[in-house]
Amino acid sequence: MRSGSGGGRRSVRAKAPGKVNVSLRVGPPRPDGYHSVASVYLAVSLFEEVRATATEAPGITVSLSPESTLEIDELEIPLDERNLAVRAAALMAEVSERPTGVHLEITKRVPVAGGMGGGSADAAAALLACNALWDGGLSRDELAHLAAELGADVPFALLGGAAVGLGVGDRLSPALATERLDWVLVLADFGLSTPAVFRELDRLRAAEGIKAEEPVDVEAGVLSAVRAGDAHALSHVLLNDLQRAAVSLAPGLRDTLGWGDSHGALASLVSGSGPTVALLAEDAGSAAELAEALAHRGVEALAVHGPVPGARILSDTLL
Ligand SMILES: C[C@@](CO)(OP(=O)(O)O)[C@H](O)COP(=O)(O)OP(=O)(O)OC[C@H]1O[C@@H](n2ccc(N)nc2=O)[C@H](O)[C@@H]1O
Ligand SMILES: Nc1ncnc2c1ncn2[C@@H]1O[C@H](COP(=O)(O)OP(=O)(O)O)[C@@H](O)[C@H]1O
Repeated sequence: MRSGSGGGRRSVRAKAPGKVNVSLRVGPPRPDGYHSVASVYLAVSLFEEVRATATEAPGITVSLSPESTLEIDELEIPLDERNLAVRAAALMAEVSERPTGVHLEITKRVPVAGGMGGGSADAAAALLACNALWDGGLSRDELAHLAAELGADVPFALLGGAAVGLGVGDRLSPALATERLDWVLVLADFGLSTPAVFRELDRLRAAEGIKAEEPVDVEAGVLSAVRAGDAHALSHVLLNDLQRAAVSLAPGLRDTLGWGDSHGALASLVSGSGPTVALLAEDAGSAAELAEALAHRGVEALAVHGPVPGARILSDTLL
């Protein structure tokens, strides 16, 4: 796959998708600070890209590409060892026992802190790109193990498609879904912190005296609707336990969820820990109309579809 004029620095580009949790059940807090979940993940057509270029100087550096479609306040994204792509490259360097010397350039398209796993997609793309750059030779299974060390959502960004996630969301079973579902994503101009949203759910449940049960499986009907690409059936079973916690922290989301109904969406739900809201559309045409109607109201909305594949190498060249 490698191409280009010889003698230069090797540069590998990879992409990975953002996701929507079409069903997300959350259990009680665990002693390790995490919550067990039962989720149906759907990878959607909004992709992050990571270009990993070998550098002479050792170490891992990172920057954001000007091609990013998001308006990003760089302060939102740590450009140091806390960056998820940098953590992925560091982990890959450690296990493949290769000297580092890599620059990562991230093209961001998935809303930051939006509940769509953008940072997780960066980590998955960086794992794949560095595995190629350093001839790590790790299999998809081995990469999935490393992915789980980086975050609960990273294994799914690697796998893509549609899948059931148990444990903290990292124990994945592919749903073998291929039929298309159309969505409109309503982007927020603020982010929500994932741990803060889980904490808010715990707080609301405690205040109401609700004792959450350990989720053992996903909701009935969700998988069959996703496999069939049946938007109508899916609209009746969409579920997200984190939604009310996200709405409690950001009450304006209630209006956003309402726009879906008033503009012809089949159903609306907060994606993961939010604040992105996913509106389910009947088909591609309805999604385009819905996105346009929202854009007329000055709302930032994107038509996307899923399932789409997980992390992939795009190019491997000598610069
Ligand atoms: C809520 C979900 C739904 O897919 O997605 P996002 O909304 O973040 O995209 C995920 O569970 C987020 O996964 P991810 O963002 O990778 O989480 P991590 O980095 O592993 O964890 C960040 C923090 O979130 C909380 N956390 C995360 C996952 C989980 N199953 N239980 C938790 O309680 C913990 O407080 C943890 O310290
Ligand atoms: N490569 C990255 N892209 C985005 N955020 C990152 C990245 N690395 C670390 N972060 C941090 O992780 C937080 C959550 O990131 P993100 O994956 O965008 O959202 P979510 O967890 O809601 O899906 C951000 O607020 C940011 O501080």
